[in-house]
Amino acid sequence: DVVPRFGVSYEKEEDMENEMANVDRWGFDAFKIDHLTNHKPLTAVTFTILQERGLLKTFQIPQKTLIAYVMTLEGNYNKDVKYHNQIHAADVVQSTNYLLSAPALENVFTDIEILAALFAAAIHDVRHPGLNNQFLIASSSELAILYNDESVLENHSVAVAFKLLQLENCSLFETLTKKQLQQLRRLVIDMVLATDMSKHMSLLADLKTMVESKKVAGSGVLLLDNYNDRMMVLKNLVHCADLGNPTKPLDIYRKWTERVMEEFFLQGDLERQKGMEVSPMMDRYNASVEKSQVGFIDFIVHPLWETWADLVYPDAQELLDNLEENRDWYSSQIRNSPTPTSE
Ligand SMILES: COc1ccc(-c2ccn(CCC(=O)N3CCOCC3)n2)cc1OC1CCCC1
Ligand SMILES: [Mg+2]
Ligand SMILES: [Zn+2]
Repeated sequence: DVVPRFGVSYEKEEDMENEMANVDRWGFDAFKIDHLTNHKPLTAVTFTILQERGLLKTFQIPQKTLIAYVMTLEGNYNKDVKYHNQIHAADVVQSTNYLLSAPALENVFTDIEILAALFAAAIHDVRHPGLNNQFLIASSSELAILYNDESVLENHSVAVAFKLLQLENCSLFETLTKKQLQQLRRLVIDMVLATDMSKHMSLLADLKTMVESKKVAGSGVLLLDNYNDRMMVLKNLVHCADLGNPTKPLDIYRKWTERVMEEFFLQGDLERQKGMEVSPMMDRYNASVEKSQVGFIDFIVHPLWETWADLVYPDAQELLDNLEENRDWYSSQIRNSPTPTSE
């Protein structure tokens, strides 16, 4: 039985072709695909990218098994959560794929590592409740008790994703050898757990160390000759994709900001209602969206992306330029902030 070209059904054939033609570009618009596929952007993006990379053939994965699994996975993202939903997951898969395609990384990673990174991106926030780890811990939630306050959301997403593999006709990795599945599972767990912001500083420190001692093969590609180095680069790659919004074209970045603030403000409302202390940047009655983004870029996003851009130089220069332009735009939007005049 033939499957639809992008794995999902859609009305506007031409619009879909036009938008999906950008699937290998940094300016790809996951919001448009969400709209065109009636909220199935994760299935469309994941199917198209795995197909394009020939990974279904390499691992003998039937198309209908992939579609059944990712549709089920997508159904386990919460469409009512403003930021951590299926569109974010589709965005991170597409961004991960783009970063894996950097010339500096050509032929560096194996097929199982590439499959693991794309799968990790697809699953990394599944069943996200729109509340962060600190809230779940402070409110002694079931999940925090289950995971002993350690990377609660990230542990939950991995467990849910692997549980879904046991469903009828969703056994995505049935054709992998036992050894391949063991390797993939280890890689996926490590990459998803590394998307927890509490790991950010140590991850960045490791990346900086690698950049200082960067080993490059004759052909100019990165030389990663041991498991720990390969794992560390893959963790940082997916973490960069997860923190990619500020490096995107400004119109797309601004939509993500709107959504993350809506999600944060709803958590702040809940904290206020429950008599908890309202978290920083989550109080809708005294927030400064622009200042928060400038701080986010200066302290987290730019240090990370500057280091990544060094690692894969010059492949991420355009992304770094976007980031610096976007930072200046948000800075210029800060109310009653005179933009310094040149003279
Ligand atoms: C477009 O805006 C953002 C886009 C992404 C992030 C962001 C931070 C950390 N991650 C990685 C996942 C994580 O650990 N999170 C998820 C967000 O909440 C904190 C725990 N993602 C934050 C963003 O803005 C925040 C609101 C004002 C400044 C910061
Ligand atoms: Mg997350
Ligand atoms: Zn995420």
